[in-house]
This record gives sequence, structure tokens and C-alpha cells, in this order.
Amino acid sequence: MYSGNEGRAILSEAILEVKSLRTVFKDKKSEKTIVDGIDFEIGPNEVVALVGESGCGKSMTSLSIMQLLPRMGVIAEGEVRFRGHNLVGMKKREMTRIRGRKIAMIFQEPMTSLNPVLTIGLQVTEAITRHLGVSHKEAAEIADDWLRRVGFPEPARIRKEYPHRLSGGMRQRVMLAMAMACKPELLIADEPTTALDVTIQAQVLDLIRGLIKETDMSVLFITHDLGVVAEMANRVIVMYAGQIVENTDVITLFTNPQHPYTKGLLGSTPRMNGTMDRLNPIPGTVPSAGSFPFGCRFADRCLVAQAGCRSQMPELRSVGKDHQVRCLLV
Ligand SMILES: Nc1ncnc2c1ncn2[C@@H]1O[C@H](COP(=O)(O)OP(=O)(O)OP(=O)(O)O)[C@@H](O)[C@H]1O
Repeated sequence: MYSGNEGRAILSEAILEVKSLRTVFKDKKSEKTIVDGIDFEIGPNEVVALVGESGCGKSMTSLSIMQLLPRMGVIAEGEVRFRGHNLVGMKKREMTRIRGRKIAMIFQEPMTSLNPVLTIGLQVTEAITRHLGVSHKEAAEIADDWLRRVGFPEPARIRKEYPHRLSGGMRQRVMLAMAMACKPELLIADEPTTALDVTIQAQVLDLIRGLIKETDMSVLFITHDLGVVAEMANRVIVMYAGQIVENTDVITLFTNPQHPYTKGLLGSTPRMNGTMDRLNPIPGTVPSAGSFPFGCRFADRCLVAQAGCRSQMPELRSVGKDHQVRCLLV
């Protein structure tokens, strides 16, 4: 009998370790580095936010973790260890067992994962029977339980619907039910609320926050929105042009940001503290993969860059307890 939120043993070691990960886009003529040697860990129950503007490499990082890169994408170097097992190069069958069951992912647009011609009930129960190996009857019970928990008081009605009949917020809640029903140890949420309007966005964020509290799962939360980071994360990793430029806990990020890019992101984010400061957007755009400038990749947009910044690539260095920054000037 399914008993809802059964406890899982909490381990002290990292759930996910990404080590020197380099992901490239390759065709016959060229090779472009998209994710360039990134290292980070996610601990038990930790919510890590991966932030940066569009095109920084956040999604390609998450797809590298899930081994779901598009056809031209290849992991050229590095390891992605999930509970100690390297997922890079893992057999497809083994990876399929981990994906969905141990690591679940929700996307910005749930329609990319939902099949438009199958009812919600069929899709949710199919995922549960496939990953948990339970009977159809048991899967239906689990599905109903989770549909209720994500805010559908009458799950039987939702089960009969087709995805296109639901609003964006409802579809995202269905995706959450589907992801959570298999009790993943790691949830990767890639801009899960970006496509929703603000009130629905707040409801879905509340829901995800509640689920994080209730369960033992760790979360990698991908967003370009620092407001969302402040609400959701324990730790923040700031990415720029395929590299990590700052990695620290959420309090330090907001009170003592060090990298000029992080400061720029904060300066371009509205605050609700009553002050009427002008927003200062960062000038320019993220360089695209394949045309990263020499030296510091942010130098062309950086207000404090000096000549030396363009002649050598800064290393990601420790600048305090649990705080790393990639900037020559820090
Ligand atoms: N299918 C593709 N073919 C070639 N280049 C790609 C492809 N998808 C992404 N890229 C490039 O990879 C780099 C990183 O893209 P990625 O989607 O990971 O960024 P992101 O930070 O997640 O941005 P967004 O929030 O817009 O998804 C960008 O330079 C982008 O142009």
C-alpha cells in the first residue's frame, strides 16, 4: 500500500558532483564549447540555484547532467557523479532507470514533456508504473494522491483531461505531480515558472517550496530571476559565458556579492524595500558560444575592467568561507 511521503535516509555526502564538465556542440566543421569546465556539488536537501542571463549555458548544464543533450551536444570532458556513480558514458538503459526515478526534471514549457494526445491520467500513471514498478491500481492511487497535493482537489476530473485543455499553471502542477510521484532524490527545475503570469508563478513557486520542505529531495533550480533565487535557494551559482563566475550561499550573494557580473545582475533587479533606486541594466549582451573573448569573458561589459582583465583568464578562486569568485580584481 502506498503510504504517501515515506522518509528517505539523509546522507551527508553530496548527491550530485559535477567535475570539470565541458560540453561542446560539434559538427563536421566546427566545435563550440558551451559549458566550459564547471565544478559544483549539491548536498542532501540543498536547493542550488543556477543563475545567469539567457545564453550563459544554464540549460546545457542541466541537459548535460541528465544526459539529454541535443544531437550535436557532446560531453567532451569531466564527470557528473550522482551518488558517486558517473552518469557520463553510462549505458542508456541504466541512465533511463535513473532519469525520472532518481532525478526528475521539469521544464519551462510542460507541453514539451506532455503528450498532447494522451489524457493526463494515462501519462501520470504510466510514469509511475514504469519507474516504481507498481500495479496500475496502485499507480492510480499514487497519482491521485500527488494530484491532490499539487492542488487538484478532484484528481479524477483532471485525469480525464487532455493537456491542451489545462492552463499553463495547471500543466506545470501536473508535471510536478508526475515528477514528485516517483520520489526523486534530485529535482532539476529549468525555469519552471518563467512562462507563467506573475500570480500563477507565485502559486507554483509556493507549491515547489512546500514540496521541498516536505521531502528530502535536493534541487537544482535554473532561473534568470534573482527574486526567485532569493525565495527558493540555499546556494547560488552564477554562470557567465559557459563558466561559473561566483558560487556562494544565498545570504552572501545578496549581501556581499563580489563578481562585477553578479553585482550587475543585482543592480538590474527591482527591489521591494521601498527605495526608489533606478534599475541599471548591464550594457551589452552575453557573447555567444564559439566567440568568447580572450581573458575575462565579462570584461567587455564590465564597468571596472582593467587592461590586465583582457590578457588573462581569471581562475575561480576562494575569497572567503564557502565563497568562490572568478575575477582578477577581487
Ligand atoms: N541547439 C543549439 N545549437 C547550437 N548552439 C546552441 C544550441 N542550443 C544552445 N546553444 C548555445 O549554447 C549556449 C548556451 O545556451 P543555453 O540554452 O544553455 O543557455 P541558457 O543560459 O540556458 O539560456 P536560456 O535561459 O535562454 O535557455 C548559447 O550560446 C546558445 O546559443
